[in-house]
Amino acid sequence: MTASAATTPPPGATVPTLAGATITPGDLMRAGSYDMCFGCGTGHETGLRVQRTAFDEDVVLGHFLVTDQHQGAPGLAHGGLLATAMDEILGTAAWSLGKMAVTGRLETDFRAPVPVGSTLYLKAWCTGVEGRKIYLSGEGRLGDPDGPLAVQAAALFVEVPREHFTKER
Ligand SMILES: CCCCCCCC/C=C\CCCCCCCC(=O)SCCNC(=O)CCNC(=O)[C@H](O)C(C)(C)COP(=O)(O)OP(=O)(O)OC[C@H]1O[C@@H](n2cnc3c(N)ncnc32)[C@H](O)[C@@H]1OP(=O)(O)O
Repeated sequence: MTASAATTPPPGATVPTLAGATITPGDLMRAGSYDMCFGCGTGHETGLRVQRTAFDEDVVLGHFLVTDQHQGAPGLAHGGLLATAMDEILGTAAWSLGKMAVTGRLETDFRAPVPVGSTLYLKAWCTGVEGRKIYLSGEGRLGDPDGPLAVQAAALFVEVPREHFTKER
């Protein structure tokens, strides 16, 4: 994918490994299970219900079923929802490093249409960390983890304090 300078780690950025994570997959699953999250919540009627399935070798994996609630053009997933799915899996990769972070910038390339009824297999990984800035890449593949490439994404997440999630309420 062609990522902009804003989502490309600068020289000298470190690439942390999940081995150094301060949060376990179990912790993350619990923390990341907010019922009403549009991306992953199981209580959300029309959400994507992305399932995070594995944290392997510095990559996080997930998938979701594209339903008729997710259409843009008839029979095809809306691009904005595909970007949301990428946001979800990229965010999971950032949090899996033990960093509480939010999306600062999200870039997507849509490579192939995603039909209703298909399962999109998601993958994301960290490409570098510099200070509070976490650089991530990801992809979505059709029907199988090794299936045809449908979506690519690059993102900048920014580490935030816990108060970020509470101060507006
Ligand atoms: C107790 C917690 C319970 C929570 C439970 C949840 C569990 C979940 C677990 C696990 C799964 C997670 C899955 C999540 C997936 C979804 C994620 C989302 O969709 S998040 C929502 C959308 N994003 C926002 O709403 C951010 C809104 N923006 C902001 O709040 C601020 O702008 C923020 C924090 C991003 C930055 O603001 P500043 O004031 O803190 O810091 P500044 O200085 O502006 O930025 C820091 C550095 O980043 C660069 N930067 C920031 N935004 C940039 C951008 N858009 N482009 C380029 N650079 C940017 C800046 O240039 C700066 O760089 P230099 O340090 O100067 O080198």
